[in-house]
Amino acid sequence: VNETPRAGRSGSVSSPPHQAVDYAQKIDVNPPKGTRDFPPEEMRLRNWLFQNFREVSQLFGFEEVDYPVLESEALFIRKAGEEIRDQLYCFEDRGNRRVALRPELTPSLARLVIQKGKSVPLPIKWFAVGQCWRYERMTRGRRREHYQWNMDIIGVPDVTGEAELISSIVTFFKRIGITSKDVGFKISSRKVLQEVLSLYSVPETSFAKACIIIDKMGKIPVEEIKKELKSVELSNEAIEDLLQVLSMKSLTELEEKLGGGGEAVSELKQLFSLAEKFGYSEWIQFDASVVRGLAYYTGIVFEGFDREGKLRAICGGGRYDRLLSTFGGDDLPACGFGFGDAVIIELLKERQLLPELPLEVENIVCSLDPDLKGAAARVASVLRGKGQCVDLVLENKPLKWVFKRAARINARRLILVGSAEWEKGMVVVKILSTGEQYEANVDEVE
Ligand SMILES: OCc1cccc(Br)n1
Repeated sequence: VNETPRAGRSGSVSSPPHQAVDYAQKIDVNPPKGTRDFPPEEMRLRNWLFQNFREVSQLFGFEEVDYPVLESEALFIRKAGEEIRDQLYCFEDRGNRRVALRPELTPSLARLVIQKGKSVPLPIKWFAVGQCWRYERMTRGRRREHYQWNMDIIGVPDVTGEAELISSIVTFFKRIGITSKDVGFKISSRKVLQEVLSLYSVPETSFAKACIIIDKMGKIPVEEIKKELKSVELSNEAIEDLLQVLSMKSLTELEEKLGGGGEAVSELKQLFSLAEKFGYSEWIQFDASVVRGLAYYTGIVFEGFDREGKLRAICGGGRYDRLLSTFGGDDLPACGFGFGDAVIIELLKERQLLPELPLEVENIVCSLDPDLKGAAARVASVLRGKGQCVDLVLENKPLKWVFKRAARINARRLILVGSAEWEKGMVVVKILSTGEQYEANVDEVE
């Protein structure tokens, strides 16, 4: 850093910037722990991924929205013991406001829906691609930020909402070469849990906490699960019954347990029937152990998983019909999902499906004479005016250097501006793949 950093505007940071740095001291050029840079090659892959997110969302008629990365901490303070709460990236700003870097997008969506009120007709179909944060001790070396694709439907009470959302994710997978042999969706409903617990006198406040505990199945010993369930006032009998139901993998088995009259079984049956109509039955399976780790889900929940079982969940979502009232709004039926940018890339690497995304610049324009720099700039502007991508050589460079750069940027054509040709208003066009070259009038280079 050659100059002492200018003091930041007062009030713009949570703590005054450090005083002038000794410019001889080298700063750490790595990004903050748990965060990533996106140099060009990584950025091309990220743009490719996000472009697919956006194109699928628009294919389904969803509108893009976004929210501040920084939100009031209150948006994320829930008392169900979620990991997302323990890892909240929160602080007090210089106005003594408790704020947080958003760990997810759904609470912001709920806030905006309440803010918009009746001015937004239902059903709302919004999508977003946004960076989300968590503050996790780096002991586990995990990242502190990722980008999440979200799609949400507000105002549709029945499972056609969830069926539509799963269809959009299947569409996304197919677009990038992932098949139902690579990935599946485990589907269940929190109403399964609710109907089991309703057989026992479990306090309403225990429901969300029990879901968060059960979401740890497979991550902590089952004895620990039982201990934590006891701590939220579930009896041993309720726990045993619950664990037995959670091991179920067939709707028939579940129906035998719960009976066919409850909402859990009927909604799941309806969803599986809709999946048949959408044409993605081979992608989904019932799995009662799926509860997801967010407290606000109230019905159908689902998660995308890799069938080889090597990776963490690829995506997840479900119904959350009572989130708005937790922020003081009027409840509206709602469902949505989150899809992170990390696991999917790991899966594509595993399956050798990463796309080739080389830098491709159509033209490289170079003057052969230092006095023709202006002429070269004009040629570049004419081509750019026609929508042609141009890398203009800005310095006086030998042709050897120009050819090397042309190869590096995969240029298709080299446009040379030489004095003899320029006097006639012409330039030399060289097709780099074949070596063919010809003279052309500047205005006619297509
Ligand atoms: O999936 C939970 C999550 C939230 C924010 C940031 C990261 Br990395 N991961």
